[in-house]
Amino acid sequence: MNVSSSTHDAPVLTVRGVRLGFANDVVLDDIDLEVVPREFVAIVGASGVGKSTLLRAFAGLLTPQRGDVQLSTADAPASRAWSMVFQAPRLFPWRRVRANIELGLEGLGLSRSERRARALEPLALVGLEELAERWPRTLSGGQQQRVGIARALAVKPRVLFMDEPFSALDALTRQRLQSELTELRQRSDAAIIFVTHDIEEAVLLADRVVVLATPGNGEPARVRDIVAIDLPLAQRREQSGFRDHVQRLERHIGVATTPEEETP
Ligand SMILES: Nc1ncnc2c1ncn2[C@@H]1O[C@H](COP(=O)(O)OP(=O)(O)OP(=O)(O)O)[C@@H](O)[C@H]1O
Repeated sequence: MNVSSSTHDAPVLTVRGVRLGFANDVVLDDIDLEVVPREFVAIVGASGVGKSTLLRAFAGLLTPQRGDVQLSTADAPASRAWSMVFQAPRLFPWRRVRANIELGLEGLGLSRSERRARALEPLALVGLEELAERWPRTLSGGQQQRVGIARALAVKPRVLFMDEPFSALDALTRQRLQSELTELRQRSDAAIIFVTHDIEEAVLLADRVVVLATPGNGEPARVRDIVAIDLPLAQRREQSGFRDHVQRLERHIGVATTPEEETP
């Protein structure tokens, strides 16, 4: 199983032998992972398997019961080590779009005018520069989620965590944001760690897909497989290997399999 990426960049995230849970309940165990700069890693698994819990531990919001998580520190002035995009954009309704993004830039030692200028860069990146002075309630769901992504990118994170960011959107908007994210990642230095329950979405976007699954008998979930998606990003869905990857991942998700059933 390919725990680390094939490139030789120093990892931005290193996870070793991690166990996570709540009180006496162990949710995830034996988690090992390395993520390098600009890599896109998707995490998939059945509902309740522990995807969001793992993301919180990566970000340092949850302390492992065992093992070690190392996340790189910020490497540029006025930036943060990580930021997060959630399923709901969580915008403040009483602040205009640009002011919502400026809020995320507070505490970074920037002047008010620097914050205003910095807020416009990621808005342009998500194609919403013209909506900077609008109120959040006047935006569509997809536009609001783009603002959420812009806010997360404004702090120039080394790692961008995305927790099911498109799952509340309609199918068409979702597809549009998926292709925008593919373009956007090529213009950002951030590594992206993306939680989704949608296997096709994972195969469409990621360099590697991490499958979390429980071996059964109420045991904690573990990394069942890490699949490198060796397909070019452009028109990925139309490429011949796309369905093979989806099917392999579908086999590994949810239902417990015996070792003989596992795909080599
Ligand atoms: N704060 C908490 N206290 C106790 N148990 C928790 C807490 N947060 C999560 N859990 C439990 O940990 C397990 C994993 O939850 P988590 O939200 O990480 O799963 P998930 O894979 O992200 O699920 P989904 O796909 O449905 O969002 C669940 O059994 C959940 O009930």
